[in-house]
Amino acid sequence: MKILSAQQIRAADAYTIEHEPIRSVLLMERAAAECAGWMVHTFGENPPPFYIFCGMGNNGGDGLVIARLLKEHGFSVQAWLVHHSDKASEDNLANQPHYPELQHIHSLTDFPSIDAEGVVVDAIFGTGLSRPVEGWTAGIIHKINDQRGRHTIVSIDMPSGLMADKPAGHAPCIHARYTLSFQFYKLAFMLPENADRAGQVVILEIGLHPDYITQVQTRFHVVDKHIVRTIYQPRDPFAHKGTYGHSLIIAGSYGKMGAAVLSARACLRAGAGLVTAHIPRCGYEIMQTAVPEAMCETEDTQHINTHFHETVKDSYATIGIGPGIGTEAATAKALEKLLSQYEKPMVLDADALNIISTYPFLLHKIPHSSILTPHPKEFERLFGATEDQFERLELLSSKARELQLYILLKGRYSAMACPDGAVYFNPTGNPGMASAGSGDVLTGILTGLLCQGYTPKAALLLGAWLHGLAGDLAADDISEESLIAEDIINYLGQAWLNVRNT
Ligand SMILES: NC(=O)C1=CN([C@@H]2O[C@H](COP(=O)(O)OP(=O)(O)OC[C@H]3O[C@@H](n4cnc5c(N)ncnc54)[C@H](OP(=O)(O)O)[C@@H]3O)[C@@H](O)[C@H]2O)[C@H](O)CC1
Ligand SMILES: [K+]
Repeated sequence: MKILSAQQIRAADAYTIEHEPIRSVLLMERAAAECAGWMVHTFGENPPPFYIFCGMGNNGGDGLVIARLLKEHGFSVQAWLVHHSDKASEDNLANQPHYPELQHIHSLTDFPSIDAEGVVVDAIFGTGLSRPVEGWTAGIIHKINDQRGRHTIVSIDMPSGLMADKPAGHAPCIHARYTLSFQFYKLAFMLPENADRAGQVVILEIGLHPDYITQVQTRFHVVDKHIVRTIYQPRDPFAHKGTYGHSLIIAGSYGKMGAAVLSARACLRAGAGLVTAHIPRCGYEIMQTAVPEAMCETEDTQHINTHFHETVKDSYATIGIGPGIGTEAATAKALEKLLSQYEKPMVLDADALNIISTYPFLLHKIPHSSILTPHPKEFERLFGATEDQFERLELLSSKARELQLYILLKGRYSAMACPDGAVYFNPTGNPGMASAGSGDVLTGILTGLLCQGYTPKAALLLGAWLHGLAGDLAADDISEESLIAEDIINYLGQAWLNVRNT
C-alpha cells in the first residue's frame, strides 16, 4: 500500500471529484459514513454519548456529517464547532445547517464540561494543518487530551496537531486511542515518536479513484497482504533438500549460545534446505541437542575468531552472521576476511553491526544487496544521530542507496530501505516481541528466505511480515506478556499457512 503525502492526498481527492465524477460534498458524505459505520460497529452494542469537536475545514466537515449520521442512528450526540479560523470551508459551511444543534467554541472558556463517560471525536484538523497549532486552539487540544482517562478519543483522518509528512516535535497534538485514516497510512503514523498520538490506526476505504492511486509515484509504502501474496512462491513438488539451498549461520559465544540456536532454528523453519551453524566449541552439544536438523562447525575457543572465514564456501547460498558473536578484535578480523571473500547477499545483525560501527570501512566491503537489521541504537552507532525521526528516515534511505544495501531499522513499523530509495514499513508484530532473542529469530528467517532463492527484497519484505505475523498469532494464543522468541519460531508455520491461504 502506498503512503501518499498530504499534497498527493489532496490531488487524489481532486482527481476523484473530477473523474468519478462526484461532488466534493458527497465524497465527504462517503468518508464520514465510513467513520460513522465504524463507530456503530465498535460502540453500537451499548452506545456511549458522543462528543464531536469540529474544525473549520473539511476535517471539521467530516465531523459535522458524522454527528448527523450518528444522531440519525439514535445515538446521543453533542457537537461543537471550534472557530480557529474566520472562514469555514465550502463543504463545512454546507453541512452546518444539517446539524442545527451545533454549539460554538470561540475561546478556551467555551470548552464544555463533558462528564458522562463517552467517545470524544476529534475532527478539528486533518491533512490541511499547515503550521503548529497555537493560542487558545492549542488549549482546546490540551483540554481534550485531559479527558483521556474518562473518554475514548477517536481522531478523524489524523490526530489534530500532527502533520502528515513533517515532524511535529513538541507541538500540541491530540493523543488518540484510535485514528480513522482515509484510505492510506500517513508517513507520520509510522514513526515511533507519534505512536501515542495516532494510537491504533484504522484504514477506511473511501473510494478514492484507483487510476490516480495506480499512477502516483511515492517512495514510501506499507507492506500489505497483496504485496506478500505476490512475493510468496509455492514449493516445487519435485523439490529435494538441495533445491532450497544451504545456509551458514555464524552466531553465538560462551553464554550466548541461545542466539545461535534461535537463528539456526528460525532459518530451518523459514524453509532453508540445509543449515550449518558455525559456532564456538563450547556450544557444540547445545546446538546439536537443541537443533538436530542443523549441521555444526566449531571454533576451538569461546568466541568466533580464527578460521570461520576459511570455511566459507561458494556452496553456501547465503550467510547470516552476528547474533551473540561478541565484538572481540579477533572476531572483527575474521568478519573483515569474510566480507572480503564472500560475494553473495548475506544478512548482518547484532554484533556484526557493532563490529562494523567500530570499523566503518567494513561498510563498503559488505556484498551489494545484503540485508542489515539494526535496532535504533545500532543504527545510530553505524550511521550517526539525527535531529528527529523524519531525518533518520532520510538517512536510512540515503545510506541504503549509497551502499546499495537493504537496511531494516527495527521498530513498531520496521522501516525497510531499498537500494533504489524506496522505503517499506512492516505493519505486523506487537509489543510482546520486544524481548530477548526476537532479533536473532528475524536473522534466521531472513537467511532462510534468501537461502531458498527469494531475492533480497522479497526475502526482506516477506521475512519481516512473517516474523511479525508469527508473533501476532502467538500473542493471540498466549498473550503479549508471556511471548518469548521461541514462540515466534513455533508459530512460523501458521504464519506461512496464513500467507499461502491469503
Ligand atoms: N482525503 C480525502 O480525499 C478526503 C478528505 N476529507 C477530509 O478533509 C480533510 C482535509 O481538509 P482541509 O480542509 O484541507 O484541511 P483541514 O480540515 O485539516 O484544516 C484546514 C483548516 O485548518 C486551518 N489551519 C491550518 N493550520 C492551522 C493552524 N495551525 N491553526 C489554526 N488553523 C489552521 C486552515 O485555515 P488557514 O488559516 O490555514 O487558511 C483551514 O481552515 C482531511 O483530513 C479529511 O478529514 C474529505 O472530507 C473527504 C475526502
Ligand atoms: K482530526
